[in-house]
Amino acid sequence: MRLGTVFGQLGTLIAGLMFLKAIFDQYLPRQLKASVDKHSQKLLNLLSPYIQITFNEFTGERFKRSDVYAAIETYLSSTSAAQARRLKADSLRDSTRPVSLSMDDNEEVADEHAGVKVWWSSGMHISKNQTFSFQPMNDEKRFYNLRFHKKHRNFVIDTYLNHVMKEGKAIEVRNRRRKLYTNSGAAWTHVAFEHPATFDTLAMEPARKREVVEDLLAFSKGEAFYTKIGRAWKRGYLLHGPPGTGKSTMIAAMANLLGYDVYDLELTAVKDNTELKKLLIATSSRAVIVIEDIDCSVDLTGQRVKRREKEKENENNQVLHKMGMEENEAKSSKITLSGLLNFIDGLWSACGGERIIVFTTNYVEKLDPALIRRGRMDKHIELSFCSFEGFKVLAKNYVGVEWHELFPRIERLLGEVEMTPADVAENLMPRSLAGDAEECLESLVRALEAEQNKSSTNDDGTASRGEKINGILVAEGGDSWNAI
Ligand SMILES: Nc1ncnc2c1ncn2[C@@H]1O[C@H](COP(=O)(O)OP(=O)(O)OP(=O)(O)O)[C@@H](O)[C@H]1O
Ligand SMILES: [Mg+2]
Repeated sequence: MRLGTVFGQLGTLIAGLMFLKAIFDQYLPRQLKASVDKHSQKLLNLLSPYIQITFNEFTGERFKRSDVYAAIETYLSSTSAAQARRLKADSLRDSTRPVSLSMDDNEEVADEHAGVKVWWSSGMHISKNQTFSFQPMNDEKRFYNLRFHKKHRNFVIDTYLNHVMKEGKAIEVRNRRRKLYTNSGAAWTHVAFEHPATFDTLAMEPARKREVVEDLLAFSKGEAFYTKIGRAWKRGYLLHGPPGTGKSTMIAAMANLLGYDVYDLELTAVKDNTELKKLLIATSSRAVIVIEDIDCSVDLTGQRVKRREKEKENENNQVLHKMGMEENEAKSSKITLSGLLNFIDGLWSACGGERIIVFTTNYVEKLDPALIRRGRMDKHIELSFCSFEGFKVLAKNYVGVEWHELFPRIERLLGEVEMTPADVAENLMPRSLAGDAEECLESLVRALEAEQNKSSTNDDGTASRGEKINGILVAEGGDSWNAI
C-alpha cells in the first residue's frame, strides 16, 4: 500500500474518532464522559504523530499575566495578521503602534523556523464552577497551543521556543514607546522620549561616526561575549568637546539607535550618596544613563576641589578666606567623588541587563582621572568644531544639497575658522518657508567670514561666544543662557 494512502486512512480514522468523541461529549453522563475522554485521548496520542504544548495566559499568580504568553502573542502578531481569518484588535499602552492584532479563539496559524513547520492555535477555557461575578473575564483562561511533529521534539524545545521568546521580546522592545526619565529627589519621573536625532543626521566625520555606531551595535549584541569574558554587560562613554558640538544630540542618537530609554541624572538634585544609590537601583535594563556637564554638576571631593581652589587662588587675592568657604561647602556637599564612583561601579556589579552610562563635559582635562579611567568610561569620544565632512551632513539635512559651487569656499573657511556644528546649523536654517539653499549657504559664508575677521582682531583674552562658565554658555555681548 502506498504511504500516501496509509496517511490518508490514518487521517480519516482520527477524524472519525474525534467526531465520535464530539457526539459522546453531548449525550453521555458526566462521569462516563470523563472516562471516555481519558481513553479517547490515550488512543489519539497513540495514533497521532504530533506533540502539543499549552501556554496559559495566567500561571501561578492569578493576576499576573505570563511573560511567555505575552511574548508568544507579540511574536505571532504579524503571522496572525497575515494568516488568521478572525483577529482580535487591542489598543496598546506605551507603544508606537496604535493597535495590536492577535488571532481570535480557535484560529490556527502556521509558522516555520529553520525549515521546521509548527502550528499555533489559540483557545479559551471557561471555568465550570461559574458563579455570578462583576468580573466575568477572571473565569476565562486563554491559552496558546503549539503543535509540531514528534520528530522535531528536541529542535522545538531547545531552539524554536528560545527563538520565539527572543524574537517576541525584541519586537516588544522595538514597538514600545521609549521614555525619558529625570530625577526629582530619589525618584524618577518620565515623559515620552521623542528626540528625532539619528547618527545619519549627526555632523561628524563618517569614519569616526561609523566607529561609534559599530561600537554601540557590538555592545548591544554582545551579551554572549560579555558573559564569556566574565564582564558585566555595561559600557561607559565620555563625550567631550566645546558647547554646541553635538554631545547631547549624540546621546539621543545613541538611544534611538539601540531603542533604549534615557535616564537623565541631574546630580545637583540628588541629596546624598544613598539617594544616588536608590536612583541607580530604580533604573531599568536597556537604558542610557546620562550625567551631563559632569565637571560643573557637583563639587566632587578629591583632586578636583583642590585644583579648583588653586585656580581661584591665582585669581583672587582674598585667597585664604575664599578657600575656607570652599572647603566648608565641599564638606556640606553630600555627593562625593567616591559616592559617584560607587554609583558607576554599582551599576557595573549590582544591576543585571544591558546599560550604557554617558558623561558629557566641556573640559575633559578638569575631570578626576579616577572618574574617567577605562573600565568606568570605556570609550572617550571627542566632538569638536565643524569639519567640512560634518558640514556636508548638515547641508544635506538642512537645505537638501549634496554639492554646490559655494562648497569649496566653505571648505577653505572651515579649515581656518572654528565654528561649532550648532552655529553652522543655525546659519543653514532657512529663514522662511520659501528660503532656498543658496541663500542659506551664503548666510553661512558671511558668518564664517565674519568669524574669520573677528578672530584676527580679537585676542584680548575675554570670554568669547560659546565658552561655558560653570554650566552657563556665554553669548555675544555678555548675554548668557542655560546650557540645556
Ligand atoms: N554634530 C552635530 N550634528 C548635528 N547637529 C548638531 C551637532 N552639534 C550640534 N548640533 C545642533 O546644535 C544644537 C545643540 O547641540 P547639542 O545640544 O547636542 O550640543 P552639546 O555639545 O550638547 O552642547 P553643550 O556642551 O552646551 O551641552 C542641537 O540641537 C543640534 O541641532
Ligand atoms: Mg549638551
